[in-house]
Amino acid sequence: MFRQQGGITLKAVFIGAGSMAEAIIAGAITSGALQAENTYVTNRANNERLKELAAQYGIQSGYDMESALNNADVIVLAMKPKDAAAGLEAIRSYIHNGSVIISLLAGVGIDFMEKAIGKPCAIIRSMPNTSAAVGKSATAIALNKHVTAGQHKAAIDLFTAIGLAITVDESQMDAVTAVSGSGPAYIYYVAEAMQTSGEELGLDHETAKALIIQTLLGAADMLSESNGQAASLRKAITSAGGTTEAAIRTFDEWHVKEAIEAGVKEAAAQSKRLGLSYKH
Ligand SMILES: NC(=O)C1=CN([C@@H]2O[C@H](COP(=O)(O)OP(=O)(O)OC[C@H]3O[C@@H](n4cnc5c(N)ncnc54)[C@H](O)[C@@H]3O)[C@@H](O)[C@H]2O)C=CC1
Ligand SMILES: O=C(O)[C@@H]1CCC=N1
Repeated sequence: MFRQQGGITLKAVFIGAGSMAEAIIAGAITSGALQAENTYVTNRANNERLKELAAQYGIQSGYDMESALNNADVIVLAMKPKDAAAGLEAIRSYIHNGSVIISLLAGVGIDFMEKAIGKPCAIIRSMPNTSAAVGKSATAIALNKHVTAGQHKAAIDLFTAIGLAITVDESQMDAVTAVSGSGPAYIYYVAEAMQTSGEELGLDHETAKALIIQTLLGAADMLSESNGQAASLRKAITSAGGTTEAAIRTFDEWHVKEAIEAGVKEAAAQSKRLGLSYKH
């Protein structure tokens, strides 16, 4: 049975103890989506890392797969995609009627996981992003047909503990990966360019950095409060003959918008290509 919160506790096991597992563990324990005493984490070989996570979050850790996986309600695949086959093999015999696999593995399709498990099994494929570390991930999830309403809700609760969670069809995962999986890197790319030009214009490193961070935070809040009206927010800053107009005109001359659009589409194409290596 998949047990709901509010009195009854979910047993959750994280296979893999990297940064993405830690972000979800931290968010889920703090929000109460998971309880520390019923949350387990294991990895391939680094016991020091497991001890560190156990001490920090009060969770269980170690290499006794039997006690971790036996009767687990939620099994989170948090290894790198290249280790997917080994991870699925390790959990295969512990899958039962009420368990759900939540995969964080970029590019690994539900079909690949279903075939590796080899029997009907609820699977949720997710694409979080690294802002999970500060509780601000934008996560998309896709469900296979065996996922129950209760399991869906528990996954939404888990990912809501680290930010925003949206359910999509699996066919949209390449687009999601290109937009929000890789997305933070695009913003950092812009921040790098603003930092470099700010310093070249004579600002000291710390001043430029502080101004850029606050500018990004403020712009994100404005975008959120205006319900995503990016174009009109931009036009409101762009006075005729002014500085913003000069910058945007230069960006347009360099085809920056088209370059970003091409980059996002190439990320989706790469996601699709990577996914092909995880097809049976
Ligand atoms: N970093 C990112 O921006 C995003 C990452 N992801 C996905 O999250 C997953 C984890 O990423 P990170 O935390 O950055 O990885 P990481 O490399 O930091 O951690 C991977 C962990 O898996 C463990 N592991 C590997 N094979 C194992 C096995 N057979 N059994 C048990 N443990 C095993 C390793 O010991 C390590 O603890 C990846 O699949 C990645 O595609 C998803 C969205 C965004
Ligand atoms: O670059 C990558 O392949 C992964 C997927 C999403 C973010 N990082």
